[in-house]
Amino acid sequence: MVRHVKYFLGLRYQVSGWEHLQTEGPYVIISNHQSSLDVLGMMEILPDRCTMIAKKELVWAGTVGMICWLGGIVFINRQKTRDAKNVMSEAAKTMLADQIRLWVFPEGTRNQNGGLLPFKKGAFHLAVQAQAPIIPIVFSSYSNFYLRKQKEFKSGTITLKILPKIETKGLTADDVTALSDQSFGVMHSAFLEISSQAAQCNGPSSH
Ligand SMILES: CCCCCCCCCCCCCCC(=O)SCCNC(=O)CCNC(=O)[C@H](O)C(C)(C)COP(=O)(O)OP(=O)(O)OC[C@H]1O[C@@H](n2cnc3c(N)ncnc32)[C@H](O)[C@@H]1OP(=O)(O)O
Ligand SMILES: CCCCCCCC/C=C\CCCCCCCC(=O)OC[C@@H](O)COP(=O)(O)O
Repeated sequence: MVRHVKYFLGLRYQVSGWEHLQTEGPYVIISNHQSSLDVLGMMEILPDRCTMIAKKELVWAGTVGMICWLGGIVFINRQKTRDAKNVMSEAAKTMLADQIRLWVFPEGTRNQNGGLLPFKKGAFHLAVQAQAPIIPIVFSSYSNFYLRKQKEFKSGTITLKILPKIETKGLTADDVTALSDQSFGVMHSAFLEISSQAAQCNGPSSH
C-alpha cells in the first residue's frame, strides 16, 4: 500500500545494482537519509526478512508507530548511547539466530544539506559483531524536486543505487573506523554521481 503513495506524489524510482541484494543470509543495509520520503524508496527494494533501526520517538507516532512496532522495528534511544549500543548488540545476535537483515541510517538523522553527514558507528559495530556483510544503498538528492524547509514539492525521479557488498568477516571493533570511512567514501561518490544524473533527469530546478 505504501508503495502506491509514489503515484499520488508523482515520483518515479530508477533502481540499479539489484544483483548486489542477491546475498544469502543476514546483512546490514546502510543508506543515506534525507526525509520521511525515504520510506517509499525503501519499500521499492526491501528484501525479505529485513527490518530497520529507528529512533524510539517513532513508537509514539500514531498509526505509523503502531505499524513500526508490529513490524518488528528495532527502536533505539539516541540520547542514551549505552542503551542504544546494548540494543544493537542484541540485534546482532537476533540477526544471526533468526537470519534477519537490518536497515540502518548511519547518518543517524535526516539530512538535506546536499551531501552526507559524518557516519555514526553503530551500523558498523553491528555488522562486525554479526560478521555480516554491509550493503550500501544510496538515494539521489531530492533537492531538485523537494525542499522540506521551504515546503516546495514537485514530481521527480529518484535514483537508488545498490552498491557491492562490503565483507566484515574477520574484522574486529578495531576495524570499525576504517570500515565506516570506506563505506562513507563509496556512498559519497555514488551520491554525487547519481544526484547530478537525477538533476538532469528532473529538469531545471526552480529553487
Ligand atoms: C501508514 C504507513 C506506515 C508505513 C510504515 C513504514 C515504516 C518505516 C519506518 C522507517 C523508519 C526509519 C527510521 C529512521 C531513523 O529513525 S534514523 C535515526 C535512528 N537511527 C540511528 O541513529 C542509527 C545510527 N546511529 C548510531 O549507530 C549511533 O552510533 C548510536 C548507536 C545511536 C550511538 O550514537 P552516538 O553516541 O551519537 O554515536 P557514535 O557513533 O559517535 O558512537 C559513540 C562511541 O560508541 C561506539 N559505539 C557505537 N555503537 C556501538 C556498538 N554497537 N557497540 C560498541 N561500540 C559502539 C563508537 O565506536 C564510538 O566510540 P569511538 O569514538 O569509536 O571510541
Ligand atoms: C511532500 C512529501 C512529504 C513526504 C511524504 C512521505 C510519504 C511517506 C508515506 C508513508 C510513510 C510514513 C512513514 C514515516 C516514517 C518516518 C521515518 C523518519 O523519517 O523518521 C525520522 C528519523 O529517521 C530521524 O529523525 P530526525 O531527523 O532526527 O528528527
